[in-house]
Amino acid sequence: MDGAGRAAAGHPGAPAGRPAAGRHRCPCLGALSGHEGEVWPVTPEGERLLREGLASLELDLTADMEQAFGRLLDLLQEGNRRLNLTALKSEADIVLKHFVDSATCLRGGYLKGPLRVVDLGTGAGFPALPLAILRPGLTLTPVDSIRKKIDFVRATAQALELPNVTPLVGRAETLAREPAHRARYDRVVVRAVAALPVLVELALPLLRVGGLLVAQKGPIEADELEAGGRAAHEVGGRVVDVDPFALPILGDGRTLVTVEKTRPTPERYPRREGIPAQQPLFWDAK
Ligand SMILES: C[S@@+](CC[C@H](N)C(=O)[O-])C[C@H]1O[C@@H](n2cnc3c(N)ncnc32)[C@H](O)[C@@H]1O
Repeated sequence: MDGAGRAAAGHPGAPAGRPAAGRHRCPCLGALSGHEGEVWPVTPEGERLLREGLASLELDLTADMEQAFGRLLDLLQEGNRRLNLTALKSEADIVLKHFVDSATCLRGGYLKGPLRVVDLGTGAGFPALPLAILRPGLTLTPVDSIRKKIDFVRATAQALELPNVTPLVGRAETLAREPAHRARYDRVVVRAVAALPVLVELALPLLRVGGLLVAQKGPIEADELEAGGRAAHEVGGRVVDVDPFALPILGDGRTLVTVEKTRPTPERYPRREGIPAQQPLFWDAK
């Protein structure tokens, strides 16, 4: 959408004639973020990729969402310069491989409704921050063991005025032993953290019975899936969906693996910090 189109869509501070590319001032965003004179960082090409990528997931991009993604892009690029948060630096990479890729965990409809969701190993906030923008009804707890990443996610959620995001520093193995977190969540989402047998040991203890782990993976080999299924059974669950698909626009292979928690996790799981990844259940770590 160009500037005029955005104004027609109800974006109150939109400039009528938008530059073909590059940064420009957005009074609306300045008011929203509390940063008067802040810039709107998405180029028309970035906006097109975001809109088309989300559309292929049957998601509409509202003016508010577009602003929030623009601000997120800006904060991520700025945070990257200071903190080296993510390997992806260009606008197109961030839009497609962070924003749209994060949105793919909405496939299958497992994240509908007012659910309590942990994002395990969120890093710089993925998929949690895009989910918080796209699904304001979710209550999101992004978790990571690295404090500087969680500090960034917290500051970013505040700048974007996302009240549904409560980041937490910690290791999943330890949080899952605390009464405030064990068996307390409806969903765990996870992207790019570990092999499936590791993920189920870390995630299922956090879920209530009936809750779901939604794991974003690349193409998954049969042996990892088989070990993941056995590990899921061991910690109180079963694989209920394996959904291979292509990342919108780029076509990279992805798989969304969904695991249901069917009974309480035995007390001995998760094992102590580091052990699930060092000695994965039913799986030779490679
Ligand atoms: C490769 S990054 C992926 C970050 C993000 N999910 C993404 O897709 O961009 C993996 C993250 O998981 C975190 N992590 C790994 N094991 C963890 C654990 N047991 N508990 C909490 N965080 C963990 C790491 O600190 C790291 O930030």
